[in-house]
Amino acid sequence: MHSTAGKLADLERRVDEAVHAGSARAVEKQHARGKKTARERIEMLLDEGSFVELDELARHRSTAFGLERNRPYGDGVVTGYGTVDGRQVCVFAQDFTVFGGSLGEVFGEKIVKVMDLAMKIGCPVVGINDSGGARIQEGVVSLGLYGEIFFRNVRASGVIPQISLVMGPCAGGAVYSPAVTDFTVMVDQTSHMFITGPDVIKTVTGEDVGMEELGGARTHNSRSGNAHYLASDEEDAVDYVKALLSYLPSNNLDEPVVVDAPAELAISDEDRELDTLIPDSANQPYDMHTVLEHVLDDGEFLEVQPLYAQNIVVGYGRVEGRPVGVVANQPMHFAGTLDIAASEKAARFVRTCDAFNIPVLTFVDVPGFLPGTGQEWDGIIRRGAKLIYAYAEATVPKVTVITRKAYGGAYDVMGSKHLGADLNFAWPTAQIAVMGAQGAVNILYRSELAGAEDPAAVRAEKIAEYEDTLANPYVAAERGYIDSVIPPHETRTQIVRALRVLRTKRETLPPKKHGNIPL
Ligand SMILES: CCCC(=O)SCCNC(=O)CCNC(=O)[C@H](O)C(C)(C)COP(=O)(O)OP(=O)(O)OC[C@H]1O[C@@H](n2cnc3c(N)ncnc32)[C@H](O)[C@@H]1OP(=O)(O)O
Repeated sequence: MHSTAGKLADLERRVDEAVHAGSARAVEKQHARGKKTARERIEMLLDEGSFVELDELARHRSTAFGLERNRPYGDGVVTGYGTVDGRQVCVFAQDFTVFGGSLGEVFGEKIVKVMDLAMKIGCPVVGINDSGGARIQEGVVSLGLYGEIFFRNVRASGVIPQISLVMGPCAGGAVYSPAVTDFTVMVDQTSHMFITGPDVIKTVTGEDVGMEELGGARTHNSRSGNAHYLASDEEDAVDYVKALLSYLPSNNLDEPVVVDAPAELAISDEDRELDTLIPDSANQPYDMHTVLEHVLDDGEFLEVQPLYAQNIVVGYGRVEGRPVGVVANQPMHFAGTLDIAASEKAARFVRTCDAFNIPVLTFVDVPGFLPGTGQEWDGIIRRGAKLIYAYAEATVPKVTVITRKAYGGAYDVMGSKHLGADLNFAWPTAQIAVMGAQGAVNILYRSELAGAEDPAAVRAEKIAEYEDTLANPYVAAERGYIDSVIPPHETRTQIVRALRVLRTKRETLPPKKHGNIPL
Protein backbone atom coordinates (compact mmCIF):
# COMPACT_ATOMS: atom_id res chain seq x y z
CA MET A 1 0.00 0.00 0.00
CA HIS A 2 2.89 2.36 0.68
CA SER A 3 4.76 1.74 -2.56
CA THR A 4 3.74 3.11 -5.95
CA ALA A 5 3.08 -0.40 -7.22
CA GLY A 6 0.96 -1.09 -4.17
CA LYS A 7 -1.07 2.09 -4.72
CA LEU A 8 -1.65 1.22 -8.37
CA ALA A 9 -2.78 -2.25 -7.35
CA ASP A 10 -5.07 -0.74 -4.75
CA LEU A 11 -6.71 1.50 -7.37
CA GLU A 12 -7.12 -1.49 -9.65
CA ARG A 13 -8.85 -3.41 -6.86
CA ARG A 14 -11.22 -0.53 -6.13
CA VAL A 15 -12.11 -0.08 -9.80
CA ASP A 16 -12.70 -3.81 -10.11
CA GLU A 17 -15.02 -3.64 -7.11
CA ALA A 18 -16.88 -0.75 -8.73
CA VAL A 19 -17.29 -2.63 -11.98
CA HIS A 20 -18.60 -5.67 -10.10
CA ALA A 21 -20.71 -3.76 -7.58
CA GLY A 22 -23.79 -5.88 -8.21
CA SER A 23 -23.66 -9.42 -6.82
CA ALA A 24 -23.29 -12.32 -9.27
CA ARG A 25 -26.77 -13.45 -8.20
CA ALA A 26 -28.30 -10.06 -8.98
CA VAL A 27 -26.60 -9.92 -12.37
CA GLU A 28 -27.78 -13.43 -13.18
CA LYS A 29 -31.35 -12.45 -12.20
CA GLN A 30 -31.12 -9.35 -14.37
CA HIS A 31 -29.97 -11.40 -17.38
CA ALA A 32 -32.61 -14.07 -16.76
CA ARG A 33 -35.25 -11.35 -17.17
CA GLY A 34 -33.86 -10.42 -20.58
CA LYS A 35 -32.32 -7.25 -19.15
CA LYS A 36 -28.74 -6.07 -19.45
CA THR A 37 -26.66 -4.46 -16.72
CA ALA A 38 -26.04 -0.71 -16.58
CA ARG A 39 -22.52 -1.08 -17.99
CA GLU A 40 -23.64 -3.42 -20.77
CA ARG A 41 -26.28 -0.88 -21.78
CA ILE A 42 -23.81 1.99 -21.87
CA GLU A 43 -21.50 -0.18 -23.97
CA MET A 44 -24.35 -0.79 -26.44
CA LEU A 45 -25.16 2.90 -26.68
CA LEU A 46 -21.75 4.51 -26.98
CA ASP A 47 -19.05 4.20 -29.63
CA GLU A 48 -16.60 1.49 -28.72
CA GLY A 49 -14.00 2.63 -26.21
CA SER A 50 -15.44 6.15 -25.93
CA PHE A 51 -16.96 5.93 -22.45
CA VAL A 52 -15.33 7.97 -19.72
CA GLU A 53 -16.80 7.22 -16.32
CA LEU A 54 -17.32 9.80 -13.59
CA ASP A 55 -17.65 9.19 -9.86
CA GLU A 56 -16.91 5.51 -10.21
CA LEU A 57 -15.65 5.47 -6.61
CA ALA A 58 -18.45 7.53 -5.07
CA ARG A 59 -20.17 5.83 -2.10
CA HIS A 60 -23.16 6.63 0.04
CA ARG A 61 -22.71 8.11 3.52
CA SER A 62 -25.90 6.70 4.99
CA THR A 63 -25.87 4.91 8.32
CA ALA A 64 -29.57 4.09 8.61
CA PHE A 65 -30.94 0.53 8.64
CA GLY A 66 -27.47 -1.02 8.56
CA LEU A 67 -26.64 0.60 5.25
CA GLU A 68 -23.17 1.49 6.60
CA ARG A 69 -22.22 -2.18 6.24
CA ASN A 70 -22.90 -2.12 2.51
CA ARG A 71 -21.21 0.71 0.66
CA PRO A 72 -20.71 -0.40 -2.95
CA TYR A 73 -18.60 1.84 -5.18
CA GLY A 74 -20.69 3.80 -7.66
CA ASP A 75 -23.76 3.67 -5.38
CA GLY A 76 -25.91 1.95 -8.00
CA VAL A 77 -25.64 4.29 -10.94
CA VAL A 78 -23.03 4.52 -13.69
CA THR A 79 -22.49 8.05 -15.09
CA GLY A 80 -20.15 9.65 -17.58
CA TYR A 81 -19.71 10.77 -21.15
CA GLY A 82 -18.81 9.31 -24.49
CA THR A 83 -19.78 9.51 -28.14
CA VAL A 84 -22.58 8.20 -30.34
CA ASP A 85 -21.60 8.17 -34.01
CA GLY A 86 -18.71 10.43 -33.04
CA ARG A 87 -20.89 13.03 -31.31
CA GLN A 88 -20.61 13.81 -27.60
CA VAL A 89 -23.36 12.68 -25.21
CA CYS A 90 -23.65 12.46 -21.44
CA VAL A 91 -25.17 9.36 -19.98
CA PHE A 92 -26.40 7.83 -16.74
CA ALA A 93 -27.51 4.25 -16.26
CA GLN A 94 -29.27 3.12 -13.11
CA ASP A 95 -27.97 -0.25 -11.96
CA PHE A 96 -30.79 -2.49 -10.75
CA THR A 97 -28.26 -5.02 -9.45
CA VAL A 98 -27.23 -2.59 -6.68
CA PHE A 99 -29.94 -1.67 -4.14
CA GLY A 100 -32.51 -2.31 -6.90
CA GLY A 101 -31.23 0.80 -8.68
CA SER A 102 -32.86 2.86 -5.92
CA LEU A 103 -31.87 6.50 -5.77
CA GLY A 104 -30.15 7.77 -2.66
CA GLU A 105 -28.22 10.97 -1.99
CA VAL A 106 -24.95 10.05 -3.70
CA PHE A 107 -26.71 8.29 -6.57
CA GLY A 108 -28.78 11.46 -7.14
CA GLU A 109 -25.73 13.72 -6.85
CA LYS A 110 -23.99 11.71 -9.57
CA ILE A 111 -26.92 12.18 -11.96
CA VAL A 112 -27.17 15.88 -11.14
CA LYS A 113 -23.44 16.28 -11.81
CA VAL A 114 -23.53 14.65 -15.22
CA MET A 115 -26.64 16.64 -16.18
CA ASP A 116 -24.87 19.86 -15.18
CA LEU A 117 -21.89 18.83 -17.29
CA ALA A 118 -24.18 18.24 -20.30
CA MET A 119 -25.69 21.70 -19.87
CA LYS A 120 -22.26 23.34 -19.57
CA ILE A 121 -20.89 21.75 -22.71
CA GLY A 122 -24.20 21.65 -24.63
CA CYS A 123 -24.66 17.96 -25.39
CA PRO A 124 -27.61 15.55 -25.15
CA VAL A 125 -28.26 13.50 -22.02
CA VAL A 126 -29.41 9.92 -22.31
CA GLY A 127 -30.80 8.55 -19.03
CA ILE A 128 -31.25 4.81 -18.61
CA ASN A 129 -33.92 4.13 -15.98
CA ASP A 130 -34.12 0.80 -14.14
CA SER A 131 -34.90 1.51 -10.52
CA GLY A 132 -37.03 0.82 -7.47
CA GLY A 133 -37.32 4.61 -7.03
CA ALA A 134 -36.42 6.65 -3.98
CA ARG A 135 -34.09 4.68 -1.70
CA ILE A 136 -36.31 3.90 1.25
CA GLN A 137 -33.49 3.89 3.82
CA GLU A 138 -32.36 7.40 2.84
CA GLY A 139 -35.82 8.93 3.13
CA VAL A 140 -36.38 12.56 2.31
CA VAL A 141 -32.82 13.05 1.02
CA SER A 142 -33.74 10.75 -1.87
CA LEU A 143 -36.85 12.79 -2.57
CA GLY A 144 -34.77 15.96 -2.49
CA LEU A 145 -32.37 14.56 -5.07
CA TYR A 146 -35.26 13.50 -7.31
CA GLY A 147 -36.47 17.10 -7.07
CA GLU A 148 -33.00 18.32 -8.11
CA ILE A 149 -33.15 16.05 -11.15
CA PHE A 150 -36.66 17.24 -12.13
CA PHE A 151 -35.46 20.84 -11.76
CA ARG A 152 -32.58 20.19 -14.12
CA ASN A 153 -34.82 18.30 -16.57
CA VAL A 154 -36.97 21.41 -16.79
CA ARG A 155 -34.09 23.88 -17.01
CA ALA A 156 -32.42 21.77 -19.70
CA SER A 157 -35.66 21.42 -21.69
CA GLY A 158 -35.27 23.10 -25.05
CA VAL A 159 -31.55 23.64 -24.44
CA ILE A 160 -30.13 20.13 -24.85
CA PRO A 161 -31.95 17.02 -26.11
CA GLN A 162 -32.93 14.73 -23.24
CA ILE A 163 -33.80 11.12 -23.96
CA SER A 164 -35.05 8.57 -21.44
CA LEU A 165 -34.64 4.87 -21.92
CA VAL A 166 -36.89 3.01 -19.51
CA MET A 167 -35.48 -0.49 -19.21
CA GLY A 168 -37.02 -1.76 -16.00
CA PRO A 169 -39.23 -0.36 -13.28
CA CYS A 170 -39.68 3.39 -12.99
CA ALA A 171 -42.18 3.86 -10.19
CA GLY A 172 -43.84 6.62 -8.21
CA GLY A 173 -42.68 10.21 -8.59
CA ALA A 174 -39.57 8.92 -10.39
CA VAL A 175 -41.63 8.79 -13.59
CA TYR A 176 -41.60 12.58 -13.78
CA SER A 177 -38.03 12.70 -14.99
CA PRO A 178 -38.80 10.70 -18.19
CA ALA A 179 -42.06 12.64 -18.49
CA VAL A 180 -40.22 15.95 -18.79
CA THR A 181 -37.56 14.68 -21.20
CA ASP A 182 -38.04 15.02 -24.96
CA PHE A 183 -38.36 11.31 -25.74
CA THR A 184 -39.11 8.18 -23.73
CA VAL A 185 -38.30 4.76 -25.15
CA MET A 186 -39.63 1.61 -23.46
CA VAL A 187 -38.89 -2.08 -23.95
CA ASP A 188 -41.73 -4.56 -24.46
CA GLN A 189 -42.43 -6.69 -21.35
CA THR A 190 -39.46 -5.50 -19.26
CA SER A 191 -40.15 -1.81 -18.62
CA HIS A 192 -42.91 -0.38 -16.47
CA MET A 193 -43.90 3.11 -15.40
CA PHE A 194 -46.64 3.97 -12.95
CA ILE A 195 -47.42 6.47 -10.22
CA THR A 196 -48.98 3.81 -7.99
CA GLY A 197 -48.64 0.07 -8.54
CA PRO A 198 -51.32 -2.62 -8.91
CA ASP A 199 -51.50 -3.34 -5.15
CA VAL A 200 -52.13 0.27 -4.15
CA ILE A 201 -54.69 0.64 -6.92
CA LYS A 202 -56.49 -2.48 -5.71
CA THR A 203 -56.58 -1.11 -2.17
CA VAL A 204 -57.70 2.40 -3.07
CA THR A 205 -60.04 1.94 -6.03
CA GLY A 206 -60.72 -1.80 -5.97
CA GLU A 207 -59.54 -2.16 -9.58
CA ASP A 208 -57.75 -5.35 -10.58
CA VAL A 209 -54.95 -4.57 -13.01
CA GLY A 210 -51.68 -6.28 -13.79
CA MET A 211 -48.31 -4.53 -13.99
CA GLU A 212 -48.10 -4.93 -17.77
CA GLU A 213 -51.57 -3.60 -18.48
CA LEU A 214 -51.17 -0.77 -15.99
CA GLY A 215 -47.80 0.58 -17.01
CA GLY A 216 -46.10 -1.69 -19.51
CA ALA A 217 -44.37 -0.46 -22.63
CA ARG A 218 -47.34 -1.21 -24.88
CA THR A 219 -49.74 0.66 -22.60
CA HIS A 220 -47.59 3.79 -22.55
CA ASN A 221 -46.99 3.64 -26.29
CA SER A 222 -50.56 3.05 -27.37
CA ARG A 223 -52.85 4.32 -24.59
CA SER A 224 -51.30 7.00 -22.41
CA GLY A 225 -48.93 8.53 -24.96
CA ASN A 226 -46.20 8.76 -22.30
CA ALA A 227 -43.74 6.81 -24.43
CA HIS A 228 -42.51 7.50 -27.94
CA TYR A 229 -41.28 4.10 -29.07
CA LEU A 230 -42.05 0.49 -28.20
CA ALA A 231 -38.82 -1.44 -28.56
CA SER A 232 -38.92 -5.18 -29.08
CA ASP A 233 -35.77 -5.60 -26.96
CA GLU A 234 -32.97 -3.53 -25.47
CA GLU A 235 -30.88 -3.51 -28.68
CA ASP A 236 -33.88 -2.19 -30.61
CA ALA A 237 -34.40 0.52 -27.98
CA VAL A 238 -30.78 1.65 -28.17
CA ASP A 239 -30.84 1.64 -31.98
CA TYR A 240 -33.90 3.89 -31.91
CA VAL A 241 -32.17 6.32 -29.55
CA LYS A 242 -29.12 6.44 -31.81
CA ALA A 243 -31.37 7.15 -34.80
CA LEU A 244 -33.15 9.93 -32.89
CA LEU A 245 -29.82 11.51 -31.93
CA SER A 246 -28.76 11.53 -35.58
CA TYR A 247 -31.59 14.00 -36.35
CA LEU A 248 -31.06 16.25 -33.34
CA PRO A 249 -28.46 18.99 -32.85
CA SER A 250 -26.31 18.81 -29.73
CA ASN A 251 -28.06 21.86 -28.29
CA ASN A 252 -30.45 24.68 -29.17
CA LEU A 253 -27.68 26.94 -30.48
CA ASP A 254 -26.33 24.26 -32.78
CA GLU A 255 -27.57 23.13 -36.18
CA PRO A 256 -28.58 19.50 -36.78
CA VAL A 257 -25.99 17.35 -38.53
CA VAL A 258 -26.16 17.64 -42.33
CA VAL A 259 -25.42 14.69 -44.59
CA ASP A 260 -24.01 15.61 -48.01
CA ALA A 261 -26.86 14.48 -50.31
CA PRO A 262 -27.84 17.11 -52.90
CA ALA A 263 -31.28 16.47 -54.37
CA GLU A 264 -31.90 15.56 -57.98
CA LEU A 265 -34.34 18.19 -59.26
CA ALA A 266 -35.50 16.34 -62.39
CA ILE A 267 -38.93 14.72 -61.96
CA SER A 268 -38.59 10.96 -61.61
CA ASP A 269 -40.96 8.06 -62.25
CA GLU A 270 -41.21 7.71 -58.48
CA ASP A 271 -42.33 11.34 -58.17
CA ARG A 272 -45.04 10.66 -60.75
CA GLU A 273 -46.44 7.83 -58.63
CA LEU A 274 -47.98 10.48 -56.37
CA ASP A 275 -50.23 11.65 -59.26
CA THR A 276 -52.42 8.57 -58.80
CA LEU A 277 -52.42 8.39 -55.01
CA ILE A 278 -55.57 10.38 -54.19
CA PRO A 279 -58.75 8.31 -54.77
CA ASP A 280 -61.60 9.91 -56.74
CA SER A 281 -63.92 9.43 -53.80
CA ALA A 282 -63.27 11.90 -50.98
CA ASN A 283 -64.29 9.25 -48.46
CA GLN A 284 -61.75 6.67 -49.55
CA PRO A 285 -58.58 6.59 -47.42
CA TYR A 286 -54.98 6.31 -48.58
CA ASP A 287 -51.81 5.90 -46.56
CA MET A 288 -50.10 9.22 -45.89
CA HIS A 289 -46.85 7.32 -45.31
CA THR A 290 -46.71 6.90 -49.11
CA VAL A 291 -46.45 10.66 -49.54
CA LEU A 292 -43.71 10.89 -46.91
CA GLU A 293 -41.72 8.08 -48.51
CA HIS A 294 -41.83 9.91 -51.85
CA VAL A 295 -40.59 13.16 -50.40
CA LEU A 296 -37.94 12.22 -47.84
CA ASP A 297 -34.38 11.19 -48.75
CA ASP A 298 -34.26 7.46 -49.55
CA GLY A 299 -37.86 7.20 -48.31
CA GLU A 300 -36.49 7.01 -44.76
CA PHE A 301 -38.82 8.11 -41.99
CA LEU A 302 -38.21 7.64 -38.26
CA GLU A 303 -41.69 7.68 -36.80
CA VAL A 304 -42.23 9.00 -33.29
CA GLN A 305 -45.16 7.61 -31.25
CA PRO A 306 -46.29 5.34 -34.12
CA LEU A 307 -48.78 3.48 -31.90
CA TYR A 308 -50.43 6.51 -30.32
CA ALA A 309 -53.05 8.81 -31.91
CA GLN A 310 -52.53 7.14 -35.25
CA ASN A 311 -54.77 9.70 -36.95
CA ILE A 312 -51.70 11.92 -37.01
CA VAL A 313 -48.21 10.87 -38.04
CA VAL A 314 -45.09 12.60 -36.68
CA GLY A 315 -41.43 11.82 -37.08
CA TYR A 316 -38.11 12.70 -38.67
CA GLY A 317 -36.61 12.38 -42.08
CA ARG A 318 -34.11 14.22 -44.23
CA VAL A 319 -34.44 16.42 -47.29
CA GLU A 320 -31.15 16.96 -49.14
CA GLY A 321 -29.43 15.43 -46.12
CA ARG A 322 -30.92 17.98 -43.69
CA PRO A 323 -33.20 16.82 -40.87
CA VAL A 324 -36.88 17.79 -41.05
CA GLY A 325 -39.74 17.08 -38.69
CA VAL A 326 -42.90 15.82 -40.35
CA VAL A 327 -46.48 16.25 -39.15
CA ALA A 328 -49.17 14.61 -41.30
CA ASN A 329 -52.83 13.75 -40.96
CA GLN A 330 -53.43 10.04 -41.59
CA PRO A 331 -56.67 9.34 -43.53
CA MET A 332 -56.33 5.63 -42.63
CA HIS A 333 -57.30 6.34 -38.98
CA PHE A 334 -60.46 8.21 -37.99
CA ALA A 335 -60.29 9.71 -41.51
CA GLY A 336 -57.41 11.87 -40.27
CA THR A 337 -59.57 13.93 -37.89
CA LEU A 338 -57.92 15.90 -35.13
CA ASP A 339 -58.79 14.79 -31.62
CA ILE A 340 -57.24 15.57 -28.25
CA ALA A 341 -54.58 12.90 -28.48
CA ALA A 342 -53.56 13.86 -32.03
CA SER A 343 -53.46 17.57 -31.18
CA GLU A 344 -51.25 17.04 -28.14
CA LYS A 345 -48.99 14.57 -29.92
CA ALA A 346 -48.42 16.93 -32.83
CA ALA A 347 -48.13 20.03 -30.64
CA ARG A 348 -45.35 18.50 -28.53
CA PHE A 349 -43.57 17.34 -31.66
CA VAL A 350 -43.72 20.77 -33.35
CA ARG A 351 -42.34 22.37 -30.18
CA THR A 352 -39.52 19.82 -30.02
CA CYS A 353 -38.59 20.61 -33.63
CA ASP A 354 -38.77 24.33 -32.99
CA ALA A 355 -36.62 24.10 -29.86
CA PHE A 356 -33.92 22.27 -31.82
CA ASN A 357 -33.93 24.22 -35.10
CA ILE A 358 -35.53 21.50 -37.19
CA PRO A 359 -37.83 22.71 -40.01
CA VAL A 360 -41.42 21.45 -39.87
CA LEU A 361 -43.01 19.86 -42.95
CA THR A 362 -46.78 19.48 -42.69
CA PHE A 363 -49.03 17.32 -44.89
CA VAL A 364 -52.72 18.05 -44.57
CA ASP A 365 -55.76 15.89 -45.19
CA VAL A 366 -58.06 16.75 -42.34
CA PRO A 367 -61.88 16.67 -42.33
CA GLY A 368 -62.06 18.59 -39.04
CA PHE A 369 -62.02 17.97 -35.30
CA LEU A 370 -63.47 14.70 -34.01
CA PRO A 371 -67.04 15.32 -32.81
CA GLY A 372 -68.45 13.89 -29.57
CA THR A 373 -69.22 14.64 -25.97
CA GLY A 374 -66.17 12.67 -24.88
CA GLN A 375 -63.89 15.03 -26.77
CA GLU A 376 -65.76 18.15 -25.67
CA TRP A 377 -65.85 17.22 -21.99
CA ASP A 378 -62.24 16.08 -21.96
CA GLY A 379 -61.22 19.50 -23.20
CA ILE A 380 -60.71 19.44 -26.97
CA ILE A 381 -61.08 23.23 -26.94
CA ARG A 382 -58.21 23.80 -24.55
CA ARG A 383 -56.15 20.81 -25.61
CA GLY A 384 -56.66 21.26 -29.35
CA ALA A 385 -55.50 24.86 -28.89
CA LYS A 386 -52.05 23.51 -28.07
CA LEU A 387 -51.48 22.71 -31.71
CA ILE A 388 -52.41 26.25 -32.79
CA TYR A 389 -50.06 27.53 -30.13
CA ALA A 390 -47.21 25.29 -31.21
CA TYR A 391 -47.43 26.22 -34.89
CA ALA A 392 -47.90 29.94 -34.22
CA GLU A 393 -44.98 30.00 -31.81
CA ALA A 394 -42.56 28.01 -33.98
CA THR A 395 -40.02 30.16 -35.78
CA VAL A 396 -38.25 27.40 -37.71
CA PRO A 397 -38.97 27.08 -41.45
CA LYS A 398 -42.51 25.76 -41.91
CA VAL A 399 -43.66 24.26 -45.20
CA THR A 400 -47.17 22.87 -45.69
CA VAL A 401 -48.71 20.72 -48.42
CA ILE A 402 -52.48 20.20 -48.57
CA THR A 403 -53.17 16.94 -50.37
CA ARG A 404 -56.93 16.74 -49.98
CA LYS A 405 -59.26 17.96 -47.23
CA ALA A 406 -58.55 21.06 -45.18
CA TYR A 407 -61.84 21.84 -43.58
CA GLY A 408 -62.94 24.35 -40.97
CA GLY A 409 -60.80 25.22 -37.97
CA ALA A 410 -58.58 22.23 -38.70
CA TYR A 411 -57.45 24.03 -41.90
CA ASP A 412 -56.20 26.91 -39.78
CA VAL A 413 -54.54 24.64 -37.23
CA MET A 414 -52.60 22.39 -39.59
CA GLY A 415 -49.70 24.66 -40.49
CA SER A 416 -51.71 27.27 -42.36
CA LYS A 417 -50.27 30.51 -43.66
CA HIS A 418 -52.36 32.31 -41.07
CA LEU A 419 -50.41 30.63 -38.26
CA GLY A 420 -47.10 31.67 -39.76
CA ALA A 421 -46.21 28.92 -42.22
CA ASP A 422 -43.68 30.19 -44.74
CA LEU A 423 -44.54 28.32 -47.92
CA ASN A 424 -47.86 26.59 -48.50
CA PHE A 425 -48.65 24.28 -51.38
CA ALA A 426 -51.83 22.47 -52.39
CA TRP A 427 -52.48 19.65 -54.80
CA PRO A 428 -55.30 20.14 -57.34
CA THR A 429 -57.21 17.55 -55.29
CA ALA A 430 -57.22 19.89 -52.28
CA GLN A 431 -60.55 21.01 -50.85
CA ILE A 432 -59.98 24.05 -48.69
CA ALA A 433 -63.34 25.04 -47.29
CA VAL A 434 -65.46 25.49 -44.20
CA MET A 435 -66.75 21.93 -44.55
CA GLY A 436 -67.26 19.09 -47.01
CA ALA A 437 -69.85 19.33 -49.78
CA GLN A 438 -72.40 16.99 -48.16
CA GLY A 439 -72.51 18.88 -44.89
CA ALA A 440 -72.54 22.27 -46.56
CA VAL A 441 -75.44 21.38 -48.87
CA ASN A 442 -77.44 19.97 -45.97
CA ILE A 443 -77.16 23.26 -44.12
CA LEU A 444 -77.45 25.72 -46.99
CA TYR A 445 -80.32 24.01 -48.83
CA ARG A 446 -82.24 22.28 -46.03
CA SER A 447 -85.65 23.74 -46.89
CA GLU A 448 -85.08 23.55 -50.65
CA LEU A 449 -84.21 19.85 -50.35
CA ALA A 450 -87.22 19.17 -48.11
CA GLY A 451 -89.63 20.69 -50.66
CA ALA A 452 -87.96 19.28 -53.80
CA GLU A 453 -89.76 16.81 -56.05
CA ASP A 454 -86.51 14.95 -56.61
CA PRO A 455 -84.31 15.70 -53.55
CA ALA A 456 -81.49 13.40 -54.74
CA ALA A 457 -81.17 15.27 -58.04
CA VAL A 458 -81.20 18.66 -56.31
CA ARG A 459 -78.65 17.44 -53.79
CA ALA A 460 -76.33 16.16 -56.55
CA GLU A 461 -76.62 19.46 -58.42
CA LYS A 462 -75.91 21.52 -55.32
CA ILE A 463 -72.97 19.32 -54.32
CA ALA A 464 -71.42 19.73 -57.78
CA GLU A 465 -71.94 23.48 -57.59
CA TYR A 466 -70.35 23.64 -54.11
CA GLU A 467 -67.38 21.53 -55.17
CA ASP A 468 -66.79 23.65 -58.28
CA THR A 469 -67.14 26.91 -56.40
CA LEU A 470 -65.60 26.35 -52.98
CA ALA A 471 -64.16 22.87 -52.40
CA ASN A 472 -60.95 23.34 -54.32
CA PRO A 473 -57.56 24.96 -53.78
CA TYR A 474 -58.13 27.89 -56.11
CA VAL A 475 -60.11 30.19 -53.83
CA ALA A 476 -57.27 30.01 -51.31
CA ALA A 477 -54.68 30.38 -54.09
CA GLU A 478 -56.43 33.54 -55.38
CA ARG A 479 -55.91 35.11 -51.99
CA GLY A 480 -52.33 33.94 -51.58
CA TYR A 481 -53.21 31.61 -48.70
CA ILE A 482 -51.65 28.95 -50.90
CA ASP A 483 -48.41 30.00 -52.59
CA SER A 484 -48.73 27.51 -55.39
CA VAL A 485 -51.07 24.76 -56.59
CA ILE A 486 -48.72 21.99 -57.69
CA PRO A 487 -49.17 18.62 -59.37
CA PRO A 488 -48.34 15.90 -56.81
CA HIS A 489 -45.26 14.85 -58.81
CA GLU A 490 -43.65 18.22 -58.08
CA THR A 491 -44.02 17.85 -54.32
CA ARG A 492 -40.50 16.61 -53.60
CA THR A 493 -38.75 19.18 -55.77
CA GLN A 494 -40.91 22.06 -54.50
CA ILE A 495 -40.11 21.06 -50.92
CA VAL A 496 -36.41 20.89 -51.73
CA ARG A 497 -36.52 24.40 -53.22
CA ALA A 498 -38.67 25.73 -50.35
CA LEU A 499 -36.31 24.42 -47.69
CA ARG A 500 -33.33 25.79 -49.62
CA VAL A 501 -34.79 29.29 -49.73
CA LEU A 502 -35.81 29.12 -46.07
CA ARG A 503 -32.36 28.08 -44.85
CA THR A 504 -31.56 31.67 -43.95
CA LYS A 505 -34.92 32.36 -42.32
CA ARG A 506 -34.60 34.41 -39.15
CA GLU A 507 -37.65 35.15 -37.06
CA THR A 508 -37.87 36.08 -33.41
CA LEU A 509 -40.82 36.25 -31.03
CA PRO A 510 -41.65 39.42 -29.12
CA PRO A 511 -39.68 39.61 -25.86
CA LYS A 512 -41.58 38.04 -22.96
CA LYS A 513 -40.91 35.89 -19.93
CA HIS A 514 -42.76 33.00 -21.54
CA GLY A 515 -46.07 32.45 -23.24
CA ASN A 516 -49.04 30.88 -21.55
CA ILE A 517 -49.75 27.72 -23.57
CA PRO A 518 -53.08 26.18 -22.52
CA LEU A 519 -51.90 23.17 -20.53
C1 LIG B 1 -39.79 11.25 -6.19
C2 LIG B 1 -39.58 9.76 -6.25
C3 LIG B 1 -40.44 9.05 -5.26
C4 LIG B 1 -40.43 7.56 -5.44
O1 LIG B 1 -39.57 7.01 -6.03
S1 LIG B 1 -41.72 6.76 -4.73
C5 LIG B 1 -41.45 5.12 -5.24
C6 LIG B 1 -40.72 4.28 -4.21
N1 LIG B 1 -40.50 2.99 -4.79
C7 LIG B 1 -41.40 2.00 -4.80
O2 LIG B 1 -42.50 2.12 -4.30
C8 LIG B 1 -40.96 0.71 -5.42
C9 LIG B 1 -40.38 -0.22 -4.39
N2 LIG B 1 -39.84 -1.43 -5.01
C10 LIG B 1 -40.62 -2.36 -5.57
O3 LIG B 1 -41.83 -2.30 -5.58
C11 LIG B 1 -39.93 -3.55 -6.19
O4 LIG B 1 -38.66 -3.65 -5.62
C12 LIG B 1 -39.82 -3.42 -7.73
C13 LIG B 1 -39.23 -2.08 -8.13
C14 LIG B 1 -41.19 -3.60 -8.35
C15 LIG B 1 -38.89 -4.52 -8.25
O5 LIG B 1 -39.30 -5.77 -7.79
P1 LIG B 1 -38.36 -7.03 -7.99
O6 LIG B 1 -37.92 -7.08 -9.40
O7 LIG B 1 -39.09 -8.20 -7.46
O8 LIG B 1 -37.07 -6.75 -7.15
P2 LIG B 1 -36.91 -6.73 -5.56
O9 LIG B 1 -38.15 -6.20 -4.91
O10 LIG B 1 -36.38 -8.02 -5.11
O11 LIG B 1 -35.79 -5.57 -5.41
C16 LIG B 1 -34.43 -5.83 -5.68
C17 LIG B 1 -33.62 -5.25 -4.56
O12 LIG B 1 -33.78 -3.84 -4.58
C18 LIG B 1 -34.22 -3.38 -3.32
N3 LIG B 1 -35.08 -2.22 -3.53
C19 LIG B 1 -36.05 -2.11 -4.43
N4 LIG B 1 -36.66 -0.92 -4.33
C20 LIG B 1 -35.98 -0.27 -3.35
C21 LIG B 1 -36.12 1.03 -2.80
N5 LIG B 1 -37.01 1.88 -3.26
N6 LIG B 1 -35.29 1.37 -1.81
C22 LIG B 1 -34.37 0.53 -1.38
N7 LIG B 1 -34.18 -0.71 -1.87
C23 LIG B 1 -35.00 -1.09 -2.84
C24 LIG B 1 -34.93 -4.57 -2.71
O13 LIG B 1 -34.99 -4.44 -1.33
C25 LIG B 1 -34.06 -5.70 -3.18
O14 LIG B 1 -32.93 -5.74 -2.38
P3 LIG B 1 -32.18 -7.14 -2.07
O15 LIG B 1 -31.67 -7.65 -3.36
O16 LIG B 1 -33.21 -8.03 -1.47
O17 LIG B 1 -31.11 -6.76 -1.11
